[in-house]
This record gives sequence, C-alpha cells and structure tokens, in this order.
Amino acid sequence: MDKLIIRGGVALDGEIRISGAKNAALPILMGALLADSPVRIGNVPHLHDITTTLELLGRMGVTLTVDERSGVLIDPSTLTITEAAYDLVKTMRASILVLGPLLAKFGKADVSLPGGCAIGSRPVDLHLRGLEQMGAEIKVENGYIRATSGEGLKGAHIFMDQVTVTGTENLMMAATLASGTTIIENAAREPEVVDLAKYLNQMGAKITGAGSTTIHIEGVEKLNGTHYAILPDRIETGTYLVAAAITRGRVKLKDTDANQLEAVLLKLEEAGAKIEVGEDWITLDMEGRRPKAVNIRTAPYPAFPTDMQAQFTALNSIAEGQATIVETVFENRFMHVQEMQRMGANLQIEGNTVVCKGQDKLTAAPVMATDLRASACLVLAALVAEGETQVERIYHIDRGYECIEEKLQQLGARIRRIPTQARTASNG
Ligand SMILES: CC(=O)N[C@H]1[C@@H](OP(=O)(O)OP(=O)(O)OC[C@H]2O[C@@H](n3ccc(=O)[nH]c3=O)[C@H](O)[C@@H]2O)O[C@H](CO)[C@@H](O)[C@@H]1O
Ligand SMILES: C=C(OP(=O)(O)O)C(=O)O
Repeated sequence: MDKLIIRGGVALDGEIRISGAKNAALPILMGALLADSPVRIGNVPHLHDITTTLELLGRMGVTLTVDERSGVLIDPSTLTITEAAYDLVKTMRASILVLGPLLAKFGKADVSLPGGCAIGSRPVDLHLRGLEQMGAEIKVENGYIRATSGEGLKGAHIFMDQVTVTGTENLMMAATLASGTTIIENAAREPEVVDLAKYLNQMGAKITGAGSTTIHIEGVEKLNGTHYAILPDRIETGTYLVAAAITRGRVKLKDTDANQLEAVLLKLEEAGAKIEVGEDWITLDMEGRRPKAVNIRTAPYPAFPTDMQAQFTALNSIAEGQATIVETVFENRFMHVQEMQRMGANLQIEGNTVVCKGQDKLTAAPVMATDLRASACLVLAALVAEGETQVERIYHIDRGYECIEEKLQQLGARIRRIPTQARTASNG
C-alpha cells in the first residue's frame, strides 16, 4: 500500500486542471449498458473506481477500448454475463449502478449486495423498492440481489422516502427502457444526476426535470450510442480550494464549473477567501490571511455536500475561532476526527456534530484514513502541519483524486508518494 509523505508549511500558489467527476463518470459508464450501439465517453478521470468499473463491464463481456485522447469506447452488444460479483462490489459500492441498466436492457441482474462502509450502513432498499414498483422481481439471497424483469419493466410513480443520489440514478436509467412513464418524486438534484440525464437524452431517452425534485421519464424502445464528455469534479475542485485556503495561499483551477459549488464557495468566502469565477475557472486568494472557522451543515444538493465535510473539518482545525460541523447525510462520517486529534486538532464529536476549536498550529504524525474524503482531510491537514506527515492507506485517495501528489506539487506543495515496493525494498 502506497503512502504519501508531506512536509507542511508551504502556502500553495499556482494553477491546475480539474479532472472529470468520479460520481458522474461511474453512472455514465454503467449507463452505456443501455445502448444498442457503442458509446464513447470523454474526460474520464484516471481513478481506481474507474478501473474497477471497466473491469466490472469487461467481466460482463462488454468490449472496451481505452484511448488517452478520445476516451473510453464501450460496446455493450458483446455482453454475455449479467452479474456484478462480490470481489468488485466490495471495493466500490457504486457497482450497484449496473442493476437498473441490466434489468432494463437484459431483463436480469445478479448484483452482490454492497455492505456498509466506513461512512455508514448505506442500504440500497430504495433502489430495490423503486425497481419492484416498476415490476421487477427481486430476491436477496447468499449476499446477492437477484432480479428479473419478467415481461419487461413498466413505468411507475415512485416516491423516494429519502433523497438518494445513486438510487435516483439507478431508477432513472431503468425507466429509460421501461414501457410507459415513470415519475420519480423527491429525486436527488445533484449535478451528477443532471449530467447522467443529459447523456441518456443524447442517447435518445426522454427525461425531463433532472435537477429538480421531480423527474419524468417516458420510456423508449431503444437507446443509441453517443459521444459524451463528463462534467468537472466539483468535490475535487472544492478540495483544492480548501488546500489553498488552509495554507493561506492562492490557486487558479481550470476546466471546472463554479455553478455546481455555490454552497462551498460561500463558506470559503465566509472563511475569508477572495474568490473570482469565470466560465470554466475559479480563483481563490487568502492574501496571506488565516482562515476563520465556519459552521457547516451537510445535506443533499444544493446544500453543503457531505463529500466536502471532512475537508472543512481540516480547515476549521487551524482556523481562527470555533465552529460546528453537522453531518446529516451519513451516520458515521467522522473517521478523520481521531486522526486529526493525533495531529493536535481540538475536535470533539457530540452525536452528529463536531465542535472545532481552531488551533494556532497542527503537528505532523503518521496517520491513516478509512475512507476517501477522510484521506483528503488528512492530506490537507498535513499541508499546514509542522514537520513531515505520513498518510497511510492512500488507496482510498486514489479512488477519487487523479494524480493528487502531482497536482499538489504543481501548486508548490512538498509531497511525494512512496510506492509499496520501494518501501519494502528500503525496509529490507
Ligand atoms: C457514487 C456516488 O455518487 N456517490 C455519492 C452518492 O452516494 P450514494 O448514492 O450511495 O448516497 P445516497 O445519496 O444514496 O445516500 C444518502 C442517504 O440515503 C440513505 N439511503 C440511500 C439509499 C437507500 O436505498 N436507502 C437509504 O437509506 C443512505 O444511507 C444515506 O444516509 O451520494 C452521496 C451523498 O451525496 C455521496 O456522499 C457519494 O459520494
Ligand atoms: C462517498 C463517496 O463515494 P462512494 O459513494 O463511491 O463511496 C465520495 O465520493 O466521497
């Protein structure tokens, strides 16, 4: 397992490019299963989760061609197996996103039930209930969801008890090929849901209302291949903005979209950052000032994203003043707090709230994270900590941040990756 070594104390300064969004790329790649002809996807980020997705599709017999310049070409017509096996699903919960497309297109799916993960129990009951309302027969046995669609899925009026991003995406994909009209109420409004709907519509689907709480999908006979470029990653964008803010530096992020980040940008301004935005760029400048602590409450889009909560915990831990962070989406998303305490942060967990008392400084320590954004939080803390921090188990970070050490180096950070083999060699 690789680790990152970070020597803190450099105010970041420079510009970098933002990659395509992980959480849009995953459903879009899996949505290719719905097409009758090949689909080409551009701006696909280089991430572990993307490799896992391609392996998942490859094992089904889908033909994949990956080209650095033109993107990923997916030909679903060669599919022979409608299964997502445990060994892949356990490394990437989003594998559940093959369920809707497989059922709608091939009438059958066997998908390993994703378990809980480091941030919560994360059930998929709402995915299953929605598909059942569309006529699917679903059994859960031996750790697998075994689903068939009999005569084919039928449009339904579905009310989601809770806002769920991948739940909305799964049902939206299934409904594209169902007979009749599907209405999803209390749908997730995340930009990634909107990107998926745009892509499916480009393939010939009839989806309206994506981005609002009610989505209408009129089923069509078939979807065609298309060429689609993934939208920029708003969470990667937000993470680099916090990296500049926490180090009292400045940054220009290119190929991104400020419109998806309103709640995060407002909080950064409240923390004292000067922010300017253009059509496809954002700049942040702290003008050398220490950030001020800001209160955060996570909730579904357009509110403050849970995927930026850990990064703001790092920011608050060295900010001026005291603030609270309230997590309302996942029940256990504070795994970074204990590690941050080991770096000298004054953070106290009270139920679903972290009380943050900003410290003048953090100190380096060997730390280890158990999930993606918790790892990002530790990297951010390390950028300001006194001394050299080792962040272990960075395979979590590789799930969601393309070339993180290269991008941070480009901004002046003193960060390097120690690959497992090199470490073993030096140990030996
Ligand atoms: C691949 C992807 O896009 N991942 C994102 C997606 O995850 P994901 O789609 O898994 O998260 P959900 O939006 O489904 O989860 C929201 C809440 O709903 C609950 N729930 C969800 C489904 C269900 O059937 N039953 C149920 O109770 C979950 O436990 C959680 O408490 O949205 C999360 C919330 O913005 C983000 O943190 C993840 O980065
Ligand atoms: C929680 C996340 O991803 P996933 O849903 O893939 O676990 C995330 O991107 O922060």
